[in-house]
Amino acid sequence: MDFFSEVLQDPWKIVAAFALALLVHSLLTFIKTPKNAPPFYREQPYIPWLGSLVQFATGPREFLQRAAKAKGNCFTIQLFGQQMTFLSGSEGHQHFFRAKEKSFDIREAYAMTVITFGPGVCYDCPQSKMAQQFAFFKDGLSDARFIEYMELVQDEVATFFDQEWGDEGEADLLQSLSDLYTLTSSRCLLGEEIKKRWKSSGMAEHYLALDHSFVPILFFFPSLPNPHKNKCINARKLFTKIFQEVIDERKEKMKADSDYKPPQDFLQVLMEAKYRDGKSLTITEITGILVGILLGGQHTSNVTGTWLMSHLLKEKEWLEKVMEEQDSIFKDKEGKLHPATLSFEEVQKMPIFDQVLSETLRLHPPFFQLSRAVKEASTFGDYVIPEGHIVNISPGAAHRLPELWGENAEDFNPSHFTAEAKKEHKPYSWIPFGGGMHQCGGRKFAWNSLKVSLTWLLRNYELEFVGKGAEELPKEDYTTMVVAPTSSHTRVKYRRRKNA
Ligand code: HEM
Repeated sequence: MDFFSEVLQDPWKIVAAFALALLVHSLLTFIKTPKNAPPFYREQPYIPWLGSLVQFATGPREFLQRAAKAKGNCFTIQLFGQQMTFLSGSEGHQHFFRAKEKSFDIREAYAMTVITFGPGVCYDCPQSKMAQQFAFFKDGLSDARFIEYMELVQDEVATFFDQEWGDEGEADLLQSLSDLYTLTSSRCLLGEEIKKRWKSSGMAEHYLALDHSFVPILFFFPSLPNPHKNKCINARKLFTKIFQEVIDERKEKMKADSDYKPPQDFLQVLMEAKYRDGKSLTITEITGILVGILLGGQHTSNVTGTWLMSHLLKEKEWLEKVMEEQDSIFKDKEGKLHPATLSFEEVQKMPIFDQVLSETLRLHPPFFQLSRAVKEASTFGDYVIPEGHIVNISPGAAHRLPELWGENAEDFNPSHFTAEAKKEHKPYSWIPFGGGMHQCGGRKFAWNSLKVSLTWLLRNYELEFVGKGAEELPKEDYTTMVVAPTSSHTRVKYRRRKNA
């Protein structure tokens, strides 16, 4: 009988083998940790190898804030045997965002995304190819492009609420916004032809498989089998087939009719894009990138919209200010609200709404934590962050630090973002969209579409939250890909405004 068969026959031997493995792991970690490594933070109960999992899983923000209070702006915790170093505060964030890719590697930290986006896309590319792919976003998601998208977004918003909500009723706001932003993104980014086929071709159903494929444990063990892998492969096969059909149709039309102007959507941007060596993107790359932006934009936007409404409808002082601003911009001479399409310039004239949106993203940044794999030891102040650590920053925890946001950092106060107040912000203190070379490529698209859709909703409907806990603000749900408001707190009752 070999050693392993013998061990498996006796439960005590299994326990002993496990204890031995933990001891070896702890010893190796101790030996590998240099003297000037960041201070280690732990609380009881501390479970070997799992480390601070209990505290982190049950209240990550509070846990990181306690750690920062005890150890300062650079400390290490352990999760699943992995040393996780957190940097916080203005200097900590600067160090994180300004590091070179060869020191702090985003690709290894987000290796799990290959299941969803497919091979050879975004984080599954050599560094220079990844940078070129992300540069395509800059063109496709810029303000200049959004001017083209304005009419499409507003048309989708009005049609969606007419068809799905009607004049009065009840709905789950989080779900409604999620459905809405899939429609606006698919119309502007994937194009009209895809949007038409979205449900009938089965894309909508397969999209759900891609959406469910982010399993948090795979962040630590990207090589573990992902139960959604086959569904994702099938979904991408279908998406690839349909994107190819649409691309061929557009090319045919261009050949047949020299006056034909293809739609100016993100699909077209990718069809025309070229790498530095002159090569076009493959259909697999186009598919993966489009899936990536659809997923990247949808949940981040719907949770932001729901948090914003939760604050406004419960803290009426700011709702009144927002409505006054809307009235001053959009009411016509008869006192009726401007009903039709707004221009891009009009949407830029909403300083109060901008403040409310910025404050919502301060208190509820959708991505709780951003991570990189340390490939080269990196000196921060008196410490050296060793190779092999995962280095992180947490917008979710940092945005409530009194040192950055004052003693009342926990309160909803959009005055944090008046033009005057912004001058006092420390560098990299407001980081819902990240920073540095990987700053969110879709931030302008997200900002504009949130403004267009949420102000439209406020101008056209009276809303109130209903159900158990309707009076309170939702709690944070950390089990989803982005930090969502707890679904028990997202039901609203609505009635169309008389003057709308
Ligand atoms: C409120 C909405 C959004 C928030 C808060 C948000 C936040 C973020 C953050 C924090 C990152 C950086 C991740 C890191 O450094 O590890 C990021 C990256 C990115 N986001 Fe967003 N995002 C939003 C909406 C969108 C939308 C609508 C799109 C596309 C239509 C998008 C596309 C991207 C892309 C392409 C990247 C990767 C950039 C890179 O790595 O170079 N995002 N986003």
